[in-house]
Amino acid sequence: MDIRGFEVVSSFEDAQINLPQRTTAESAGYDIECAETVTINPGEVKIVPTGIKAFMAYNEFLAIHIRSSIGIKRHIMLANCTGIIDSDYYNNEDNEGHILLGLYNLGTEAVTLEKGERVAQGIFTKYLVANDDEANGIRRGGIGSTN
Ligand SMILES: O=c1ccn([C@H]2C[C@H](O)[C@@H](COP(=O)(O)OP(=O)(O)OP(=O)(O)O)O2)c(=O)[nH]1
Repeated sequence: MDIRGFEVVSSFEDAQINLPQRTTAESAGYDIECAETVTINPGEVKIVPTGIKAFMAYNEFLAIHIRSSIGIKRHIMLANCTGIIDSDYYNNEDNEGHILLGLYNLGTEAVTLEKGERVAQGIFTKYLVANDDEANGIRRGGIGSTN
């Protein structure tokens, strides 16, 4: 059975978060909003909350990319280029699986992204593992939690 979807994290339950949506029948990406208004200065990276978490099958991940319009017109990119949301990040004990965006302003002017503005997109993706793979660690958080 395919299992995948989005939920609001408990700390943003009262924040009127819209769950990610695809806009056309064949859009690959689920558009993801900023959960707070942020201003990012030129050359600055800000960690921006989305208020959401994603669940999926064990052999899948959610690939996060910037929306083209935000990158090309607003000069905002992901500091990590592509965000990888692992399936075991969901409901982790540290932050419940809250998806965070590391947004980098590569332009020359400050950019304000409003709460509810669709800035990124998530694409559910399957991955393969090597024959001799025996990884059995348990994820407790994100963004550097394993080192
Ligand atoms: O843009 C991102 C990238 C990652 N994550 C979360 C989900 C992911 O499952 C977790 C770990 O990400 P990754 O493995 O890419 O980062 P890492 O620096 O290797 O951290 P870790 O040691 O926690 O694996 O952090 C986000 O919320 N946003």
